[in-house]
Parts: sequence; structure tokens; C-alpha cells
Amino acid sequence: MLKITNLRKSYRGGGCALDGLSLDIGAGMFGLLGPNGAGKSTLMRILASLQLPDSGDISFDNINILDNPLALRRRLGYLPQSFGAYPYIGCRALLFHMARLKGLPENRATASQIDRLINLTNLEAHVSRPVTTFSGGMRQRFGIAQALLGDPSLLILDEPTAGLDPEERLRLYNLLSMLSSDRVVLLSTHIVDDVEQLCRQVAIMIAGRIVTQGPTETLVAELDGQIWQGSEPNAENGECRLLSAAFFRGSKQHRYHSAANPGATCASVQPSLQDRYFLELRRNGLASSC
Ligand SMILES: Nc1ncnc2c1ncn2[C@@H]1O[C@H](COP(=O)(O)OP(=O)(O)OP(=O)(O)O)[C@@H](O)[C@H]1O
Repeated sequence: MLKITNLRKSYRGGGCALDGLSLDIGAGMFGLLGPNGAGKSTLMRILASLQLPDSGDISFDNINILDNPLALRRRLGYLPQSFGAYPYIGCRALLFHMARLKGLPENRATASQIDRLINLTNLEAHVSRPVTTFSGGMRQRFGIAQALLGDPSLLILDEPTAGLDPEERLRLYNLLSMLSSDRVVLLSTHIVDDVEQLCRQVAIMIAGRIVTQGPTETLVAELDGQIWQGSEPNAENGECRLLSAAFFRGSKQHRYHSAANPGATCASVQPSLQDRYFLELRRNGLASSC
């Protein structure tokens, strides 16, 4: 449905944000995972037709997005990494305003759509409160509600769970998985747990390129029998890479990628998407974040 071909974007005075990126994305929830500066937000903004690439092609359901951004916008919902809101307008009134900006007719159908979205995002108790007074989680739920105006078939979410507490995160997970059944949902994040819990398909992006992609289950299963964990550090070599050294319940655990057991204190453990992500970072010359 969404086809991205050889996309390039450089910023003046900055480096290359997208370096010939190509992706094919079907219906359902697709996770785009990458470290800070990988180019995820640049890609999201280009897909949302807010920014132009230097070269490349993008089509959605055979609409060329770059030639025909208005046709896309009618079918697009976008939740940016951060967004502003008017300070004195209540949540429901702001949704009406945004519906108008999105070109929805001012009629009863739009009003009942807005009420449905308020209900879906659990904001009924706050319809008159300005969004600027919302907590982080409520704000993100409002962001999802505005993105869903017009029932878009392409939903682009840039770091939707950043800063949320575990309960709000779970609430958002449930909402997102419900929404992904009949549309393309592209979730961009550096939070591996979000992708592992929500997305059947994932791509890992580093320095403006996709370094691997496929079903989440397959990317993880490819590491079966190759992940080892131990409390003592072991020497790295060409065969053995340290993926992470992180505390778990107060004790430090080292996780390695290796074809054979890297040390006497290590045991074979189930691989996770985080292991795959850290391995791709290491393979591409980046240290893991812990
Ligand atoms: N307006 C800009 N001007 C110059 N360079 C920019 C601009 N926006 C982004 N960049 C650079 O492009 C690269 C990709 O940035 P981008 O924000 O797209 O990455 P990201 O993966 O979304 O990062 P993060 O997870 O930190 O938001 C970075 O090197 C960044 O410094």
C-alpha cells in the first residue's frame, strides 16, 4: 500500500538524513525503529507531505504522494513528535476546528464522528478543558483523536508513547492495536518495547538507511541459540559482541551475541527484539545505549 523508493534528503549545513531509503509497507501496524538522529522524523514529515525530499518516490495506494500531496492529505492522519494547542479552546471545540482545517463538512456526521473519537480516546470527562492543561497521556490521546479525524487509511505516529507512564502507555497500546486492523499504521520510535508489543512488521533504520526489515518474530527468531547472558563481563572478539550491560533487579546482566558460549558464567537465553536492535547498532558501528 505504502511504497517508498530510494528517498534522499540532506539538510543544508547538516548531514544526510535519508540516504536512499526504500520500504514497502502493507496494512497493519509497522514499526520503524532507530536511534536518535537516524532520520525517522524526517521520513515521517516527508510522508505527511510537510517536507520535500531531494529525490525518490513515494506512493500510497497508487497515489504519487510527491506529485499529489492534497490527495494524500485527505487520507492521512499524523501525530507529530510534539504539537501545539490553543490555550483557551476546549478539547471538543479544538477537534471541531481541526476538522474544519482538514476539510470535513460542518454537519451532524462530523459532530458525531468527533463524539465517537472523544469516546474512543477516553476524553469524555475533559471535553471542555483546554488541551494545554492536559497531562502527557491525555495530550497524546487527543493527538490520536485529531489524527483520526476523517477516518484516514494511513496513520503516521511519531514517538506516540514518549513520556507516558506505564498505565497510559498500555491504554495507548490497546487503542493503537484496535486502530491498526484495517489501515496502515506507521509507528516511528526508538522505544523497542513499543514495537515488540505492537508491530508484526518492523524495519530498523540507522543513519538514513534501512539496515534490516521483516516480521518482528522472524528478526528475533534468527538469533535463536546466539544470545548469551551472564553477570560477569567476557572478552569481546570477532565472534562475540557485547549487546548490552544493564541492571536487572539490582544486578548487572551482560548480554552477548555469539555462535558459541562466550564464557563459563554465561547461559543461553531467549533472544528479544532489543537484542536484534542492539546487534544492528553494533554491526553498523554504533555502541548500544547501555
Ligand atoms: N532542520 C534541520 N536542519 C539541519 N539538520 C537537521 C534538521 N532536521 C534534522 N536534521 C538532521 O538530520 C538527521 C536526522 O534527524 P531526524 O530528526 O529526522 O532523526 P530522528 O531519527 O527523528 O531523531 P530523534 O529520534 O532524535 O527525533 C540528524 O542528523 C539531524 O541533526
